[in-house]
Amino acid sequence: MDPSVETLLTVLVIFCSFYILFYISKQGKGKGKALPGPRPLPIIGNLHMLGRLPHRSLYHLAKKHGPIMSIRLGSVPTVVVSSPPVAEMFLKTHDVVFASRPKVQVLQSIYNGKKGIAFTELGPYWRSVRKFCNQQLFNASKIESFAPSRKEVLAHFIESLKEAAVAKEVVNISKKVGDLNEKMTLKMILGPVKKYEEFNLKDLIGELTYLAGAFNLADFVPFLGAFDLQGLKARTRTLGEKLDKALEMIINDHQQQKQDDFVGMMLTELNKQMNPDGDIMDRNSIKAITIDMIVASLDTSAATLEWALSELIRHPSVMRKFQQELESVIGKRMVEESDLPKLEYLDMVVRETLRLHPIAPLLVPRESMEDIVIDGCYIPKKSRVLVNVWTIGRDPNVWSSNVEEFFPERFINSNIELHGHDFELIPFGSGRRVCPGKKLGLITVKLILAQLVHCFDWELPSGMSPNELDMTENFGTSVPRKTNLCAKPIYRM
Ligand code: HEM
Repeated sequence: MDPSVETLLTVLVIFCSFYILFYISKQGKGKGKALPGPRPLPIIGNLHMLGRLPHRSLYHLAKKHGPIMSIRLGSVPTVVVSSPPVAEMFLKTHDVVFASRPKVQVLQSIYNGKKGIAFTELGPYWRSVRKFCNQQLFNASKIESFAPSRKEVLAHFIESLKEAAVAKEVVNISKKVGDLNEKMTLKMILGPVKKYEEFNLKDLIGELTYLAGAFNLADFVPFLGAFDLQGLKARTRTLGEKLDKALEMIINDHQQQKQDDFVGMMLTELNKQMNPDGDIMDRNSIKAITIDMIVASLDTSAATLEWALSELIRHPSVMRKFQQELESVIGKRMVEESDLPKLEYLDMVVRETLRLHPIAPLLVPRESMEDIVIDGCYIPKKSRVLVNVWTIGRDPNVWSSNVEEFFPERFINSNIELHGHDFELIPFGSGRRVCPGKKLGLITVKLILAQLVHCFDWELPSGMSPNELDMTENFGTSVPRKTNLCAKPIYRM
């Protein structure tokens, strides 16, 4: 949470101090026992307890109050889930009750927050869009059809790193990997993006990612919405207009010349009825879904890659073992996507990275659709649900005492996989809202990581030793490194 938000919170606490000191909800009295949790303050509830890295603060609170805990974020009753069995109860047993999303105030000025997929409430529209995305955009053959384009972009990237290696340059890996992932992903979603440079799409997306992840007090203290104290609503409105212009041009281009990227696929459905409830795939749907895809795909894969490479640099013996696997399975050539299933150690490295560094440590917030009693405890309708996968990845009952250690070997003979059915490891979520881009994200992460490690050794700048590498996190729509990862590539092929 940034300092201005903390100041606002402090002012609010003082301003509201004449309210009753301790506010205890009467809601649901008699329907079940209350969930354990820290006592909320009037108006702000437990917001002041979240700190700058809410997943870590909630981890400590769960240690005290247990794996199913109630907090109040402003006026929003919130349940925090922190163990695999409880996650299974919410995301599998009662998934249908918890598969909606809460309204995010700033996103209301982008197609009313209703036309996309990631933040859209559960209902016939979301179901139809999701079905279309699963069947048409994320099917295996569609993803594979973009393999040659990924290969081409990656080859250029490796060439540029080779030049940096010859010049003995320190490379900003975070930035380079971010740009590479962006090129790969945008080509698949929008087609050739060079044409749209006049709109500075990169900056627009950066601004959107910032706004979507910003901590907006009005989401939790609704009467503040009208004042827009943080200016986020106004910023999103301006951004929405710019994005709309860019997307209009992208759609027009696609209408003039047929393309088989995501936008092109969606246009084949333009103005068609999607379901018996009369929902139509109109231009705004296509624009909103496109925006969601871009936001959901860019930071996620890039942040996972920078964490993976950071851990490998910090653990030279793991790096060496991974390089040995690449030498024996691949030899001297480039890694191809078809090689990925043969790289077992790579798979363990990625699972271990996502266990320790889930880039959406609280998943994307869910909202309950009805009152429900779970484990004898009453959870009112419209409660927010945060699944703390960061805490679940550190559960000593599952991962033994070395939970904080980066140790890919823990997955040898383990049947804990990333598909969303093993609740010990759910960095892509689970149930109806599970990440539809999981397969694509994993291919991107594995392919780039394998290539970076196969072609280069990595040396930290200024004689820094591996254990001195800063691993501080930054909290937003995703949780990347706070500082850029910089290192010197040394070509080894
Ligand atoms: C390493 C890469 C990625 C990670 C770790 C990741 C993680 C997640 C998580 C945790 C969620 C929320 C799941 C839940 O609520 O249960 C999610 C949702 C989503 N992801 Fe991903 N994601 C990744 C890559 C991608 C990519 C590449 C795309 C698309 C091109 C994508 C598209 C989406 C969409 C559209 C949603 C919203 C789904 C819905 O609400 O129905 N993701 N992702």
